[in-house]
Amino acid sequence: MKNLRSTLATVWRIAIPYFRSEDKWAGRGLLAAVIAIELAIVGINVLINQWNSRFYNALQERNWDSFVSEIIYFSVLAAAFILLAVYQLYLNQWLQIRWRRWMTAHYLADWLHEANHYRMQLQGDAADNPDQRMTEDVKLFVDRTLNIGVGLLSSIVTIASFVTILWGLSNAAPLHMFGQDIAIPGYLVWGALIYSVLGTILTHLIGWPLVGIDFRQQQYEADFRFNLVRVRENSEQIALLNGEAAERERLLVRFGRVVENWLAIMSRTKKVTAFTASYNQASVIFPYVLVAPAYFAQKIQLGGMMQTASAFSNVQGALSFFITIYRQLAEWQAVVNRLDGFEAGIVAAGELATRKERIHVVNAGDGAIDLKDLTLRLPNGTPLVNADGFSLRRGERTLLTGPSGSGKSTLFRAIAGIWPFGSGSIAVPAGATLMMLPQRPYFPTGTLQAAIEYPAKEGAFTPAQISQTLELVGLPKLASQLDEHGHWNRTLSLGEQQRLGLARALLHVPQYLFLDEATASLDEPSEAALYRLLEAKLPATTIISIGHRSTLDAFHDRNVVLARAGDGFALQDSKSAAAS
Ligand SMILES: Nc1ncnc2c1ncn2[C@@H]1O[C@H](COP(=O)(O)OP(=O)(O)OP(=O)(O)O)[C@@H](O)[C@H]1O
Repeated sequence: MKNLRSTLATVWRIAIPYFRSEDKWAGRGLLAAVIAIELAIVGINVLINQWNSRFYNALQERNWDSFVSEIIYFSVLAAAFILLAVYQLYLNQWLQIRWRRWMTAHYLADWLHEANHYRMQLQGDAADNPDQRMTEDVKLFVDRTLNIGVGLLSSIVTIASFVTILWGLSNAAPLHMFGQDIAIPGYLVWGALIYSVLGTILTHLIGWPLVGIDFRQQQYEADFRFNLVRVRENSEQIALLNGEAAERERLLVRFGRVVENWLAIMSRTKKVTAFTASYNQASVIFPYVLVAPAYFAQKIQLGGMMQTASAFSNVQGALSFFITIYRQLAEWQAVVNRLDGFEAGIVAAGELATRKERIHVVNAGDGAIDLKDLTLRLPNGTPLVNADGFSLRRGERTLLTGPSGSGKSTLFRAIAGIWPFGSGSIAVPAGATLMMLPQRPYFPTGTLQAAIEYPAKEGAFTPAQISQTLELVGLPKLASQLDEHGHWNRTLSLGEQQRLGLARALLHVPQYLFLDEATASLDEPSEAALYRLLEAKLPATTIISIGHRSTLDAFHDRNVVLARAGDGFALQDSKSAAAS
């Protein structure tokens, strides 16, 4: 119960922002229309219930005129019902897509806000698979919340309306047994209630293992899919290592779990279906059995009996609401928990960037990047790098070296403002443009032109500028493919990708260029040629490189090193490192 209450509180928290957003009037209007139509449908069901009585009495009395007018009356009700049912679904779907569009845009904005997506990864598994959260989960949340919410409301209104009718009918057709009336007020209502509650309890007892099994099925399916994607992503490595047999075996083991769990679902579903089918069939005759004594004792007419049966099935149907949505509820709860985790992950990522104990990147200074009292830590708090009173001076070309894992790339991340773990400050001149080029640059899929121009918008540079730059970096052949769409990270060699990365830097002309082994896949003469190109074309750019080759020395004015000091590494000029 507590669980249900906290789930409902979470649902409210996730759902309500849409109905307070800029799209609130459309959202509220559509929701009101969907609810109003649902209530109108309950109203029509009440009218049809009353019609039952008149229609079957007309049949019993062989009253032709009454029969014809009731047929016309029913046709009008049926037409209204059809119209309402069509528009209820239509408006419901319309609300779903608007709500989903808003939630997706909202999540995308938060997730992509100032490296939140990166910090969420740093925090581990708390909010894994953001792609699933923003696709499947948002879709299911909107769909299930609406359908369960509206269904619940409709059930309550149905129960309230038909219980009143059934109560009246119980008095009109008192229970008649052994030749006398037995005065149990509202016995039909109690009958429906006991019947439904019994059904719900039995369904729960038979069906509850399905909740866990269904949940496991989703996990096994996701695990299988994830491993297929891993194979796709690493297909070259697998092919080179002849790893196909091993992969097939691993994948079949995973799919085996899907099948095994599915068999458990089948066996359990069989039992649930056997019960619910029997229960539903019994529901057809049960109300007749209840009122038959009154009917055969001629206390009521056929119309009264039919109306009672219809009212009974309406009440029982509404009470059995939980039987029909049984499996949806468990899935809904899992979706709600996942979205809740995702939202919490975004909030935690934002807090990492704003908490007091963090690396402060400030706008200050007149040209140099100054590191003050800086300690970089790993996410678990272990100290990694210390740097105090260290300046990366404007116009100076600095080569940063150090052992593997000493924190060179992490220092770059901290200067870029995306590494929150640690303390101290990094002063970056206000308005300075920084560009980081890693060993494996990222190119979005799309045209080659857009891939080079990234993160600027497509068209920010003219094709002539780009072609010229491609020629300079040694990729003249690509100039004819600027309009071609492709997955450039997959089709170009690593060396070509690194040349393309430098082309990006040449086009953007950043004030500070950080090269993190950005030319490591090129042969030494090519690397030298590209560094000379940077010197010639970006004379005003401050370059800081991470690299292991000694040949890089020639292109830098200063060598700094991350040398072991105590638990971590300290940033120092290379000479003092040598001396220590
Ligand atoms: N997200 C992370 N979570 C935990 N530890 C991390 C994370 N990112 C980096 N580290 C750890 O921080 C240390 C420094 O990593 P970094 O990539 O900065 O090293 P590096 O000096 O650039 O190494 P290399 O020369 O091998 O590229 C490594 O021990 C690494 O395992």
